[in-house]
Amino acid sequence: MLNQEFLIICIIIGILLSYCLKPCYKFFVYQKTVIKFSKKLPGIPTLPFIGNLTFLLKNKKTDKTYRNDKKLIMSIINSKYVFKFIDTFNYHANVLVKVLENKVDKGEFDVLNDMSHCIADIVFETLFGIPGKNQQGTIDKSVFHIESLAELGYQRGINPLFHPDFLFKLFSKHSKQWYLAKTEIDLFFENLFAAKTESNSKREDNENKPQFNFSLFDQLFSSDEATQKWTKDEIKTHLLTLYVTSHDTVHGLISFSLLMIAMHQEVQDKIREEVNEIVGDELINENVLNNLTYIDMTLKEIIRLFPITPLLGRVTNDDLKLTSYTLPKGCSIALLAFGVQRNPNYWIEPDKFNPERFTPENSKNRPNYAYIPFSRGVRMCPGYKYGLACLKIIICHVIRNYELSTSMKMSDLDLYMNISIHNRTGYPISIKKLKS
Ligand code: HEM
Repeated sequence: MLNQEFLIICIIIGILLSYCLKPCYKFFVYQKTVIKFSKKLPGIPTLPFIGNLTFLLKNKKTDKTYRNDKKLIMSIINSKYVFKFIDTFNYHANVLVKVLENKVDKGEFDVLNDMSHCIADIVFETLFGIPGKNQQGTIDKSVFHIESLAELGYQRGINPLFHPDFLFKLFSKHSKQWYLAKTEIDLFFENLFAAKTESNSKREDNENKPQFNFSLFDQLFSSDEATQKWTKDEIKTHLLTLYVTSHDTVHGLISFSLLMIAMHQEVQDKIREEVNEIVGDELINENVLNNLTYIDMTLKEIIRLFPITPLLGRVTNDDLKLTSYTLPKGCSIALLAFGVQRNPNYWIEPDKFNPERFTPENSKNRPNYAYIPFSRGVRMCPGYKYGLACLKIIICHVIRNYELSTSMKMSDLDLYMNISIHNRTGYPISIKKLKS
C-alpha cells in the first residue's frame, strides 16, 4: 500500500516537474564570435507563474500584439517625453546632493541605498505623477511592495518548483509577502485610476520644484490608442514593467558609476572640467545634455563593464547556425552580454576601465554586436534614452559639488548576478565638499 502511494506521489511530482521545467533554459551559449540578433532570436522564455506581472513577455501574446504593444510603449518614452522629465531629474539630483551633505568628511559609506531612494523617487514621479519622497525619509509603501514583488518574482522564476501557485503557497516562506504585495499594488492602482480620473496630483509646495502635470501614466491614460487597446489591468502591468525595469537598472548603474569615478581620479577630473565648462552652476537642459561627450564615453564604458542586465534570454524561432553547431528551433538560450562585452577579440585589456575606448576614432572598427548593453533588435530596451539622461544629470550634480574617493580597487570587485548585476563588496565611497 505504502509503495503504491509512493509511486503515485512520484508520478505526480514527475508530471509537475516536467511542466515546471519546460520554460527553463536548455543551453547556455558561449561562442567567441558575436551573434547577430536576427529575426531568429526574437522570443524570450515564458514564465507562466508570474501572471499579470509578465509585462512585455510574449506569454499568451502573438508576435504582432507584442510588437504593437512595444511600439506604443516606445512612443511614450521617446526623446520628446524624456526631455520633459529633465526638470524632475534635476530636482531629485539636487535633493540627492543635499542628502549627501550628511556624509561629507565622515569616511566611506555604501552609496547604493541613497541611489536606490533617489531613483525610486524619480521613477515613481515620472511614471505615476506622484511626488517621490523616499529621499526625504518617507519610504513609500507602494514602492516597497513593487520592489519586493520584483525581487520575489525573480527568486520564484529561477526555482521551477515554485512556479505553480499551489506549491508556492504551500512551501515558500515568501508566499505571504508575495500575495500581500500583489493586493497592495492592486489597491495602489485602483486609487491611482480613481484619482487621475478626477484630476492630476499636485505638489504640496512649489519652491524650486517642477510644475508636475505630466507622467507616463498620464500619457497612457489620455491616449485613445492605449485606452482602447489595453484594459486598466494591462496599463497597470505596463507601468509595473517600466517601474521595475527602470529602477533596478538605473540605481545599479549610478552606484557603479560613482564607484568607478571615485576609483579613477583622472576620469573624475576630466568629468568635472567638462561639467564646469558646459554646465557651470546652471540646471541641466536638453542642449547641455547632448554636449556632455566625456560623460557619455564614461557611461558607455561603465555599462560595458557592468551590463546591468547581463543575461538575455531568447527562444529560437528557427534552426540557428552558429560557428560550430546549430541550435534547433524552439531552443531556449541565454546570451551573456557580460561575456560579449569583455571578449578580448573585440576589447583590448577588456577588464580595464578606460572611457577612451569610446572616442569616435577608437569605436570605428568595432562590430555593433560586440556591445549590447541595451540588447538589440525587436526586444531592445525602450528606456535607454531615459536611463542615460537620468544617469548623466545625477553625475553632473554630484561631481560639481563633491570630490569622490574610495579605497576600493578594480581587483576588489566581486560581481554577482540576480535580475541584474551587483557587487558583493558594495559601493563604498567617501566625499568631500568642493569649494564653491
Ligand atoms: C540605462 C539603464 C538601462 C539598461 C542598461 C537597460 C538594459 C536593458 C536590457 C539589456 C533589456 C533586455 C532586452 C532583451 O531581453 O533583449 C531591457 C529591457 C527593457 N527595458 Fe531597459 N535598460 C535600462 C533602463 C531602462 C529604463 C529607464 C526603462 C524604462 C523607463 C527600461 C525599460 C525596459 C523595458 C520595458 C524592457 C523590456 C523590453 C521588451 O521586453 O521588449 N529600461 N533593458
